[in-house]
Amino acid sequence: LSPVFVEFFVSAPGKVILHGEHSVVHGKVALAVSLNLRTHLRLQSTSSGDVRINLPNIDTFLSWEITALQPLLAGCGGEWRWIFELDGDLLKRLREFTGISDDSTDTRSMAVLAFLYMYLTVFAKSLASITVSVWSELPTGAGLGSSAAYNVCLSAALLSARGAISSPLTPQQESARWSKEEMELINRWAFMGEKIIHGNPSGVDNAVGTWGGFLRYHAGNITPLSWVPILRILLTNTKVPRSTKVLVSGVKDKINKFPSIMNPILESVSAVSCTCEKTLTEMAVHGPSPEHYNILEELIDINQHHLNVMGVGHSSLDTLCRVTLARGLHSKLTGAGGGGCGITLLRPETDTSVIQSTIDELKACGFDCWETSIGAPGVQQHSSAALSQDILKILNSY
Ligand SMILES: Nc1ncnc2c1ncn2[C@@H]1O[C@H](COP(=O)(O)OP(=O)(O)OP(=O)(O)O)[C@@H](O)[C@H]1O
Ligand SMILES: C[C@@](O)(CCO)CC(=O)[O-]
Ligand SMILES: [Mg+2]
Repeated sequence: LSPVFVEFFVSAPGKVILHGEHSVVHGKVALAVSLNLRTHLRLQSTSSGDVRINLPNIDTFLSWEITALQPLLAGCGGEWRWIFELDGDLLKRLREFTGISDDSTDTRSMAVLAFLYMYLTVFAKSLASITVSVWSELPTGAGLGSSAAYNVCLSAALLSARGAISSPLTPQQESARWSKEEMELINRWAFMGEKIIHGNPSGVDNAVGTWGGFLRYHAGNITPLSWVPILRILLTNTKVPRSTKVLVSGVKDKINKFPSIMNPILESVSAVSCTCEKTLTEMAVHGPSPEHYNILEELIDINQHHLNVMGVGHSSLDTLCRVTLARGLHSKLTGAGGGGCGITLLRPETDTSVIQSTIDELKACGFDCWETSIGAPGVQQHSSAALSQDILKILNSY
């Protein structure tokens, strides 16, 4: 355990995908941006001989004796090392130990499996007695990257507690970030958690959770987009539950079944992402014009149709598109779809009364709806003084 470590707070943002969800899993371009909603984690060293996890969002409070976990590492070799491929044997032993089946997509099971896997691989031969509490402002399983924010927080906190990366916060600071190399490590470790929860993630969500800001993601390459205009976005949570793992695997089945039909769709979505990026750059350089917004709106419509072709639409998302279009606003699903969240682009000239009546009508449909702010910083370490009293109260109550 890192000698300086007793208590540790970290947070990571959720994300919205502007364009490229699903296609990005198949090597196409995606554009994504961090949200001002964050997941917070508190890690404490204890002397109980247990590892404990408190996940109040999903009503999960569990602990294991370290001596009971130790034998799971028996087949993992002697020395501690960086492992960036999922260790299938360890995962199998963990599934047997926890009684979680291969095909489980259950919220609690996935969170527990990702936590235990990361804990065991990060601490390896010197398992530490710790308590981890996680609280998120993000809705769980709604397309806003809650799994990635969870995995990024776990990765950063566990790696720091293990002493594998620094604790960047100095006594004078309220929040601090890690070095580029350390962030790359946090991102890679979080990606393994995503593999456990998602099955076949592209890595875009954990990249945004780690780096924050506006990113272009293409086949593992992350490019921060510094030239983007300020965009106003309305977020709608249809509250229809869905699993990213199931949706991603459904799209893969469709591609395998109809490759000549589906591959051009993926290619077209990639072109939508590239055209959107080009338009955003022009808007930042020359100033936004109504024509730019017309293009952005058309791209949203085209992509939403493509996502429906992929089979990840939902009647609740159709309702979102219809209600907003009646007021001249354009929407698409964001994240894995199948319910969950959608985004609506607001134009600079969109009247406040129009926005309010749209929000009211969407709420009357049973949805949550709010104007969001995007581009928040990526993963950070915090002092307790940096956290709001509400969040501290939740994290400190376990
Ligand atoms: N605050 C949290 N506490 C515990 N587990 C969480 C939390 N947030 C997310 N998870 C885990 O992540 C899973 C949700 O991941 P999933 O990928 O299905 O949705 P998402 O990440 O919200 O959406 P998307 O991947 O489409 O952006 C949950 O089932 C749970 O296992
Ligand atoms: C659906 C998907 O493209 C985005 C989920 O937020 C899956 C992924 O990229 O891992
Ligand atoms: Mg996810």
